[in-house]
Amino acid sequence: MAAIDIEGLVRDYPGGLRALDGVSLTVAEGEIFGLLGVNGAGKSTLIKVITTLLRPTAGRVRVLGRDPRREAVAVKRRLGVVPQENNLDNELTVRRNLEFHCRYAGLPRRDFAPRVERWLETLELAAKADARIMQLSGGTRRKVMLAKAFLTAPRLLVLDEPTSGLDPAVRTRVWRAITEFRAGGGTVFLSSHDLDEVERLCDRTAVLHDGRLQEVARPAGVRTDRVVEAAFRRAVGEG
Ligand SMILES: Nc1ncnc2c1ncn2[C@@H]1O[C@H](COP(=O)(O)OP(=O)(O)OP(=O)(O)O)[C@@H](O)[C@H]1O
Repeated sequence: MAAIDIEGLVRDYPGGLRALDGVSLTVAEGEIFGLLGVNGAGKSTLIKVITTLLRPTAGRVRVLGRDPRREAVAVKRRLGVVPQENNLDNELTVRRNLEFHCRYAGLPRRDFAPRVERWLETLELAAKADARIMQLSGGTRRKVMLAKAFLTAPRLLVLDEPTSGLDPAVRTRVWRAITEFRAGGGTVFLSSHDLDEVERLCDRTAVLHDGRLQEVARPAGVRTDRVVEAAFRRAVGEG
């Protein structure tokens, strides 16, 4: 079974804008798949469909073998997600946000503390554990969102520009966490504006342009194919 299986996906916004225009792609279990594209290309729209937040206008979508529209709760419980918008409770502390997520995912209570402590440490959040989300800087909030995504050891991580706004040291930690997650059998779907990031992390990367999937390639091979390289460079605003 593929982790993500999408065929002929169309998504229109009210007013007639076609944000996704016939997207088909398959992400195998155990793969790290990257999505590049300029601002407005449709990356977040695609991620919102995969993570159950938006309904497709047309097409077929399966996430971990389930329909995200009809089985939204089951899909959400099995995913780790870093969306572009804040998905934390601003009134609660970092630790409480993470504990609540363990409960939502249905983990046994005895697992909450060790998991929360592990991810507070991995992302250097221990000193902020008792701060409320509203007191945190933007980058620190992003780190909490990443901790929340990894926390429950999901089978699939869906990350919308996971390292945007992070300092270089934290970015390296996140890259390591993603690589280790995959080494443990997990699947990752991520969007990025950073060619360096997808070259380091991804097995395959697609370029999205005006809602259409243009090139799917192995980032390591990008520089050996001029057409693919040109599409990738345009997707990060370099072409
Ligand atoms: N709620 C909405 N209503 C109407 N149009 C929308 C809405 N959300 C997004 N769009 C439009 O859909 C298109 C795709 O937007 P989307 O956010 O998916 O792009 P993106 O590739 O994630 O961009 P970025 O890199 O800036 O995050 C854009 O033209 C955008 O203006």
